[in-house]
Amino acid sequence: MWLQQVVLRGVQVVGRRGVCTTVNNGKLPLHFNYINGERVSPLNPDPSQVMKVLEPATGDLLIELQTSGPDEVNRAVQSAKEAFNEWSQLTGLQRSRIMQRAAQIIKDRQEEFAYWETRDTGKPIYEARMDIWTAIDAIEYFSGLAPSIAGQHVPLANGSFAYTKREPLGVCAGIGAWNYPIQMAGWKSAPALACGNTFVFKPSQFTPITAVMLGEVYTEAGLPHGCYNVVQGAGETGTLLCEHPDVAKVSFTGSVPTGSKVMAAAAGGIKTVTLELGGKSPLIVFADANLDNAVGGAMLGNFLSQGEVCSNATRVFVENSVMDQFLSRLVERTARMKVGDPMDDDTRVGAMIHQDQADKVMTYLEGAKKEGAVVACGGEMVTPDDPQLKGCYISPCVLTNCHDDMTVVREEVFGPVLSILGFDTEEEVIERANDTEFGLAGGVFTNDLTRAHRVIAQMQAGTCYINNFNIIDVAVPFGGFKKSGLGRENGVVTVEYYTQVKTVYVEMGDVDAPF
Ligand SMILES: NC(=O)c1ccc[n+]([C@@H]2O[C@H](COP(=O)([O-])OP(=O)(O)OC[C@H]3O[C@@H](n4cnc5c(N)ncnc54)[C@H](O)[C@@H]3O)[C@@H](O)[C@H]2O)c1
Ligand SMILES: O=CCc1c[nH]cn1
Repeated sequence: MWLQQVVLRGVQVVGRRGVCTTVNNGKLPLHFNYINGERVSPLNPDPSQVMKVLEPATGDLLIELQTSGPDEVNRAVQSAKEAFNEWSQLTGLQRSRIMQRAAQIIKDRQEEFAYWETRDTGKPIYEARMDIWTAIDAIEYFSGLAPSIAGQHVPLANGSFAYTKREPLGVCAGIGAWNYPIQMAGWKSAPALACGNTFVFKPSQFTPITAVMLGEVYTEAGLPHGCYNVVQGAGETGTLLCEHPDVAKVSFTGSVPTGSKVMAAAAGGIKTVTLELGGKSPLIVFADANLDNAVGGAMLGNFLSQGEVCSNATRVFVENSVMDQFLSRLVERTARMKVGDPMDDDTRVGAMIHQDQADKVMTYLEGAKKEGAVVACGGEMVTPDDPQLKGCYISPCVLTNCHDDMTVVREEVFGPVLSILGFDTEEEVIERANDTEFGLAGGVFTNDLTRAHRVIAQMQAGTCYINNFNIIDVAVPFGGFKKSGLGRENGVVTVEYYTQVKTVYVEMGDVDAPF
């Protein structure tokens, strides 16, 4: 596998972590901002502002790039502002055609995208391939909506009427987390562009690569220069974007504390925000459920992307009467998951994003054990045989003997840790499931459909599942209740978050003024 040759766009890429030879003579290109239709580096490079991006799988340096300061953020926003006039004047169909071409180009380059997404995130390549498709889906889906974005006609007295228009907001900013980089670039840029906005994206400082590749794709597809821009950097760059007076809206994905800061920064300019934040989601397994499906759902709800998934069902409530059966099947299947090289097709748990995140997860596990939790499987640092794989690998963990007050049960761990909690009654479990400040997702497994709908109706979560978990579809809104966020991504409703309504009254008679 190490020396396997992978063919990307007809060009050979040698070695599992061999560099992509499609660009820059076998190395990643030097420039990682994308402004006005081209890769650029910040105009005034500052040696003290260099970010080192490490490859999760190996822990080795992947790239170094410059943080974007005020001048660079302003350059990107001005580029988007200048492009807005042309882009917003196109018909929806014209915008749609360009976006469809972009989706096709990504399909043609999907293996290359997946390769870099895996190197950037450490997630298994089979998942990275699915993630690329979620971005393609978003671009195709919103391109399909673009020609239909329209207002209403409202008849008034005496033949007069009013109509509404859905107008773009202007320059929209996107800020992403590191767990789904290309998905976030797609989920945010596609609705923004379809609605006639222009866009500036700041990916996470840990995963800068594929958002810039998306910029090249859009340009190749015919997107006018300046409509899609990327600035690299960490929190300061994000703050500059949120506070920039020419940014009309911020769509943010990340943690609750940062989301709160983003909202505060945007409040200064009375900007709308979409916030996709963290979670501590419950999954309730009733005794009458198909237990094999429930086990599969619990695993989907915990172990994708090394457990680094916002919507994860990290609190799995199991009816006590089936606890033993459920647990034995869960542990048996979890222990079989292959941990290791993310580039191997059969790997199911790749590398944690970085050492700090791995340390955080292990600290949660130590704390859980001290509080009385029992490790049914996993929860260990794994050292792959390949000496080059010096990143952090954690075996997927099932914790039993948990109770609702444990730190590991209350806080977002963001790692492969599933906590099992027993319950006896429906009423009890609903109350416990809702006893959290988060409200991103929730699920129930039962063969009693009346009960399923009754439970879901009481669940305080924005994205709910009956007899499955963590499936996503671009046509279906995704987002949270409570501290898990504001607004939605995906689905027709997203158009509302990237447009503003203009109302126009039309008088067909004389003006009836009382003075
Ligand atoms: N609801 C969702 O759709 C969703 C999806 C993925 C991840 N998440 C959440 O993201 C978190 C993990 O991601 P993370 O560690 O990258 O989150 P984070 O909050 O640390 O960072 C997210 C992004 O915000 C930027 N940032 C940091 N400080 C900022 C500031 N003051 N102003 C503007 N931007 C700032 C970061 O550079 C990064 O790009 C988890 O809590 C997870 O649940 C939510
Ligand atoms: O991490 C959050 C978004 C998500 C959930 N499933 C796939 N992507």
